Parts: sequence; C-alpha cells; structure tokens
Amino acid sequence: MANTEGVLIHPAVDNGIRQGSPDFSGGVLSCHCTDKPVKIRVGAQTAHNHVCGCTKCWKPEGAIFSQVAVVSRDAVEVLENGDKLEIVDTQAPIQRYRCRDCGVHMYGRIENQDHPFYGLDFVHTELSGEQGWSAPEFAAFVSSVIESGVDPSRMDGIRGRLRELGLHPYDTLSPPLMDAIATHVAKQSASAPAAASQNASAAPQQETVTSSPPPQPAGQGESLFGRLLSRLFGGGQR
Ligand SMILES: N[C@@H](CCC(=O)N[C@@H](CS)C(=O)NCC(=O)O)C(=O)O
Ligand SMILES: [Zn+2]
Repeated sequence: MANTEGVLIHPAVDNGIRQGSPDFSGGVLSCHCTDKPVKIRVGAQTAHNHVCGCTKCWKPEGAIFSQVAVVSRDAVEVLENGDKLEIVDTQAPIQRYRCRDCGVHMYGRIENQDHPFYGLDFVHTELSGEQGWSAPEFAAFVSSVIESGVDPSRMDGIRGRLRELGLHPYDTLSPPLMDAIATHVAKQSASAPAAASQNASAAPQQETVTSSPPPQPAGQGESLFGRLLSRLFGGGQR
C-alpha cells in the first residue's frame, strides 16, 4: 500500500469532495486580480468535472493538478474586463483564454468543428464563489505531472491518494470519454473518401481535428489509437 499521507492534489479535493447540486444552474467565474478582475458567466451546470495532471491546464499556486470541467460554449459569456484576455497558445486544440495580468485561465475553447469535443468549453469552477457545481469524477493525465517536475517516485502515493478520494487515476481521459473520442474518429475514418485510405501512395490526408500535428500519410503503419491521440491532444503519442 502506497503512503498517501500529506499528498496534496488540488485545494478543491484535498479535504474531500463536495457533491454538486442537481438543480444548480451556473455562476460567475472571476480571475485573481483585485483590480479589474475578468468575469465570465457560466450559465449552466458543468459536466465531466475532473482533475487533470497535464502541463497545459491552469493550476492554482502549489497544486499539482488542475480541476477542469466542460460546459456548452453557448453558456459561456464574458461579463467584465474581457480586454485583459489573451489566448495562451493559438495552435493548441483547446484555445485557453487567460488573464494577462494574473495568468488565471478563464475558459478554453475549441474552434475546430471536427474536434470530438467541439461545442464544449473548459472551465475551472473553483473560480466561482457559488457552490453546487458538478463534482470531480476522475483524474486525467496523471503520469503527465512528472512533466511538471513531480518526482516519479511520488507516483504511487499520488495515485493512491486519488483512489482514496474516489478519483480513479487515468493517464489519458476516462474510458467513457476515450470511447466517445474513438467513436468520433472511427466515424470520421469511415466517412473519409475510400481512395484516400486505400491508396498508400496518396498525398498525406489533411488532419481534420487539430491543426498542430503534421498529417500522417494513410497506410504508413500508424495505429488508429496513435492518430486518435494526436488528433485530440495535438502532440505525439504519450
Ligand atoms: N503530457 C502532455 C499532455 C497534454 C494534453 O494532451 N492535454 C490534454 C488534456 S487537457 C488535452 O486535451 N490537450 C489539448 C490542448 O492542450 O489543447 C502534457 O502534460 O503537456
Ligand atoms: Zn489538462
């Protein structure tokens, strides 16, 4: 049994997980600026809340995981000081809007309509004073915390603590989300022109989900899973 004593994940979960309210219908997120804070209305309950260990998602000071959930992009509205928002990485599949003064990420948006999660924005509900937001359900990209400087020897304790909290640790996303992504990619592959997938000497196909990874020529041995990861997350295989 791993020693989980003193392992901190994120302030929103370290003292136990607060359940969401079924009738909760949203609130206002504020950045950390005391002067002219950016304010965003999220006008609906969130879904698929989780803690994420990747290096891209915003984490509060000292936390090794972020807490991030999705909501329909139609429910997200910039209320105040939107002129302070800047996109962290315009090439990333998720365009994260941060306050240029305090660095807090206010929302992440997918502009590529072929992305499996198009239509959903990513938000950090801890930025709101309201209670009732959907509770975190699992831990994603757990091994990625090593990329942020966590010593690999701590991983047993971190995974053990996540399990104690009821946040099952995954090194990508949870199985239902990975299945949804794979279903989307499989449908796209099935509807692609037959000639493109049958002719190994054909020109490389354009990537349809993310803009960042170089397109892979059909028939050069890359697995469906590899294509899925690079299309979704915009990098190489992990
Ligand atoms: N190991 C990588 C994983 C990054 C990653 O794939 N993050 C996921 C979860 S947030 C993603 O969807 N990335 C898309 C993006 O950052 O736009 C890291 O930690 O930087
Ligand atoms: Zn992440």
